[in-house]
This record gives sequence, C-alpha cells and structure tokens, in this order.
Amino acid sequence: MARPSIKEYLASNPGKVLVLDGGQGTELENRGIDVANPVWSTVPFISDSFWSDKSSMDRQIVKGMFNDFLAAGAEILMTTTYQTSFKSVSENTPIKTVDEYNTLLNHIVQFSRDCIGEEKFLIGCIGPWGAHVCAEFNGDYGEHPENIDYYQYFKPQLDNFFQNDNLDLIAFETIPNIHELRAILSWDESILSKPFYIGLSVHENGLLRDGSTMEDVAQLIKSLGDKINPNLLLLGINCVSFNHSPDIMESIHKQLPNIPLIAYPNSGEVYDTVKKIWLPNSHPTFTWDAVVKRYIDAGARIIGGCCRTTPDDIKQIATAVKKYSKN
Ligand code: MET
Ligand SMILES: [Zn+2]
Repeated sequence: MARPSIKEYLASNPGKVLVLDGGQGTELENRGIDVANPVWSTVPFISDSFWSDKSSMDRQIVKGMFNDFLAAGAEILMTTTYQTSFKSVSENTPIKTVDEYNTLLNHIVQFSRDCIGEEKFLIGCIGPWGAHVCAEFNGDYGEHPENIDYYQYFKPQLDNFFQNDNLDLIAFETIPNIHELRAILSWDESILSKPFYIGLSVHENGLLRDGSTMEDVAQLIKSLGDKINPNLLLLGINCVSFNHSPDIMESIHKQLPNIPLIAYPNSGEVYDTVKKIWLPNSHPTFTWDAVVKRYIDAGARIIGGCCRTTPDDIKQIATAVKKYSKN
C-alpha cells in the first residue's frame, strides 16, 4: 500500500499536523447539487446515472470538489457519507437491503479513493445517531437517551467501513450527546477494529449540545483507564462556532492533555432554519492564522473545516499549519 498506517504516521512524525478538507455537504450545494434531502450529501450517489454515465454532471461536481480541496492543500479527506446510515438510506431511497447498501458504500469509498489517489489518507465519515432526526445541534435525544440502541443504528456502516482497506480512519462526527459518546467508547477492538476519532458537537458556551461539560467528557474517558479502545486515535470538535472553537479546544486539552486532538469548525455563519439560508458570521473575531496557532498549541494533529468552509479556507489553514507546525 502506498500509505503508512495513520497511527504509525502520526506517532513517527510528532510535529506533523495534517490538513483536512472542508465542508463537503455545503460545498456540493455551492456547486449546484440539491442536497435538501434526508440523506443530504449522499444524494448524488443514489442515482444510477452517477455510476453508469462517466460524464454525469454530479460526478464531475464531486470530483471537482475533491480536486479543489487537494489543490488547496488537504492531505486527509473524507467520504461524503455523513447521512449514509443504513436507517437513513433504507427509509429514504430505493436502496432497501443490506447487500444493496454495502454495494453503495463500496462504490462511494472506491470513487472517493479514485478521486484523491493512493497517497492521501481517506476518512470514512459517519454522522451521529442524531443526524437522522436533526438533533446533532441540540443534543435532544428524547427522554431516555441511555436506552437508545446506538450499536444497532451504526452497525451496518461500521461493518462496511471497518473492513474497507481504502479507509485509513473512521470518523464519528458531530456527536452531541454524552450517552452516545459513552456507547461509542464502550465498543472494543472487535467492533472498532481500526483507527477512529470522535468529533464532538459543542455549543458556543463550551458545553456539549446536551449540556454535559467538558469535565464530564474527560471524566468519562479517564474512567475507562486502560480499557479504552487503543484504536481511539483522536478526540476533538467539528461543526462548532469558528469564533469559540479555540477556547473549546484549550478546555479539552486542559482536561485531557495526552489525547491528540482534531478540530474542524464551521465557517461561523449561522443557519436560519426558518428562512433556510446561511446568515453571515457577524463577529469574525479571528483569522484562520490565529485560530490554527491556538489549535496547534492545544495539541491538534488534524485541522480542517466543516460546514460552509471552502477550498479557500483550506488554503488559509494549510498556510497557517505550515507556519506553526514543526514539520
Ligand atoms: C453537519 S456536519 C457535516 C460534516 C460532513 N463531514 C460534511 O461536511 O459533509
Ligand atoms: Zn458541519
């Protein structure tokens, strides 16, 4: 294989900070794909013409997005599979069986790998349980979040991703609820059998979206002691407020100084759910240069952007990473 294992790569290059790509779902939308659908950025891959017609417009758009993130300096990129759980796909598309679902995931992963080449790292992206009920930004998992069968929800996507050699790292993204976090952390190497990370969905005030504190999160991780799954490679935040993200990273680092971190905030724009438009970041307090420096000082090893960040943001991140990292 052209690539080293990401675990070994990060361990043997301790000063290296990898540049991640940007907000893929919103970038596909910017480029003309209508993602207003329960399966969101999975939408282009559902139509047969994406696979049968090599010149299909959607195919060119997805390819163009990967190319532009690569040209901007991304060294690790994601599959656009945030809303591609078996539940979301089987309830909202013509794909109904696990076999058809596995074929879809295999095609998406292979297509993404072909777009980025063999040298770059590829992340298999998995959205939280809350994504299928639009709860990833409020953490509201109902009255008994402790009783939700998270494993049953994730299993088909996990089973597929963990056996796919094209994927170097698995992402549990935008996790807003501590019960879901506890569940993921309880799965051992027989379930999570290669490197994975957890991106938390955190409010501007520094609390997990369900109201748990970063102390609660740290306590949970510390309580696992040496029972923690050795494949947990990084912890961090994604799709959080750009302006507040450095403070949140510093508070996680203070609680858990030995865990490598990952950060990819959103652009700081706010989505108006009534008007269905993005409102500008009215107080862009910082630049990427300042934010990236603080992330690196707080132990970040992977830095990129989430919703509404574009190849231009990734270019600025790559410049700052070059300036502040030791490698
Ligand atoms: C709601 S956060 C979504 C992040 C996802 N990786 C994407 O941009 O496609
Ligand atoms: Zn996002």
